[in-house]
Amino acid sequence: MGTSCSSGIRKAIMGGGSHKVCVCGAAGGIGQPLCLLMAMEPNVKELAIFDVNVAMVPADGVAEDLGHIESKVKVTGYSLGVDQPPKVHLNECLSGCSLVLVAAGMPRKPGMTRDHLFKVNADIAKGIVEACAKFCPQAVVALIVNPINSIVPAMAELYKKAGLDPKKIVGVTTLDCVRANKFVSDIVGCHPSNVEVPVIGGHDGITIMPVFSQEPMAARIDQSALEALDKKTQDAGTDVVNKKNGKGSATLSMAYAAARFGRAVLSGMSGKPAVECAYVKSEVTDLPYFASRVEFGRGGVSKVLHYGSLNNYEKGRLEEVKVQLKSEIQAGLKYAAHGQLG
Ligand SMILES: NC(=O)C1=CN([C@@H]2O[C@H](COP(=O)(O)OP(=O)(O)OC[C@H]3O[C@@H](n4cnc5c(N)ncnc54)[C@H](O)[C@@H]3O)[C@@H](O)[C@H]2O)C=CC1
Ligand SMILES: O=C([O-])CC(=O)C(=O)O
Repeated sequence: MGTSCSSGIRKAIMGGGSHKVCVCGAAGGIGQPLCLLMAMEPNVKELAIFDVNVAMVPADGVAEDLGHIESKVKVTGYSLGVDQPPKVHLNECLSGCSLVLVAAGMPRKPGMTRDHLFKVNADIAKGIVEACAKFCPQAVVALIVNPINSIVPAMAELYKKAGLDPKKIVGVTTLDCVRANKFVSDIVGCHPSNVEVPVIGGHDGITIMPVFSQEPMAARIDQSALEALDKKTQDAGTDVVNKKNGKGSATLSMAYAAARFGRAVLSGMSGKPAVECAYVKSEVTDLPYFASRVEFGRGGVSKVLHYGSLNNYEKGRLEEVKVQLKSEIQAGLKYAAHGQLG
């Protein structure tokens, strides 16, 4: 009997690493495909997945399902009590985690801005961040939950107040980069993996700022078409919300993006520094939080890189970004000023 031609590929992509990762909101639209992708990551050894026990699907069921794929990753599900006592404590779920991916929170419906989600999602994020502070303070806590522009400053400042490193709190903006790459590749006709557009600023409307001038493939596109692509990248999330017609926002592309982000963090932690754009505490501009290229190393964020040179159109856009981002950051700082981690 010969060896199946796919067995080598299967071994290469199905776990076997050394890191424990947690996905919060694991039963949700992003959570489920993200759990699948993380269960296939070479640097992952163990995947702890949790959701509240009123989720559409129990997290234990998602874990049981994932436990049948041909992966070395051990998957454990935790359904946490909202209306009943928790079956298992967050302690067991989070202890030993290198990376916590937070996809827990409400998605938008047509007509809503990301800001409309702030109060409800900040409270959800606070509960999770509080548990991370207690049980895995060394982990990178990657916040996917919207609105990132306000929730990341809120949670990072709460971490700082608790004596922890605010740079452990990272806003995931990778989907903006994924979209910009895809849109450029569609026009130019190359594979998207040959395009790497940095997207800086934040993750909402005009604060999403692709820097096309830094990507050689985009130089093949004329300036007016690039300005239209800038707008298309800003509006891409809303386009998905509208097309899903009240049934949620981007889930599959977001799971892909979060897995790409997670891979970079785990690569850095495994000794191979990797760069991704992310929204973090920053000194790159006069704003205290900003998305730019970030290097991930053994302890998480190792360098927050400057956004580099901009053309005249981009210089104008940056000024516009800063005005909106400033007020969204202030909303987050105000939330943190009135609270603390329990
Ligand atoms: N950063 C980005 O680029 C993007 C962010 N998002 C955001 O991601 C979030 C999740 O979106 P979806 O997965 O589509 O929503 P969803 O509603 O399908 O899933 C959210 C999950 O979170 C769970 N949850 C709620 N409270 C929880 C808690 N305290 N602990 C654990 N789990 C909890 C829910 O039970 C649900 O299963 C939304 O806030 C959305 O706006 C979505 C797309 C892109
Ligand atoms: O638009 C939304 O609400 C979800 C999101 O952040 C995105 O798809 O970029």
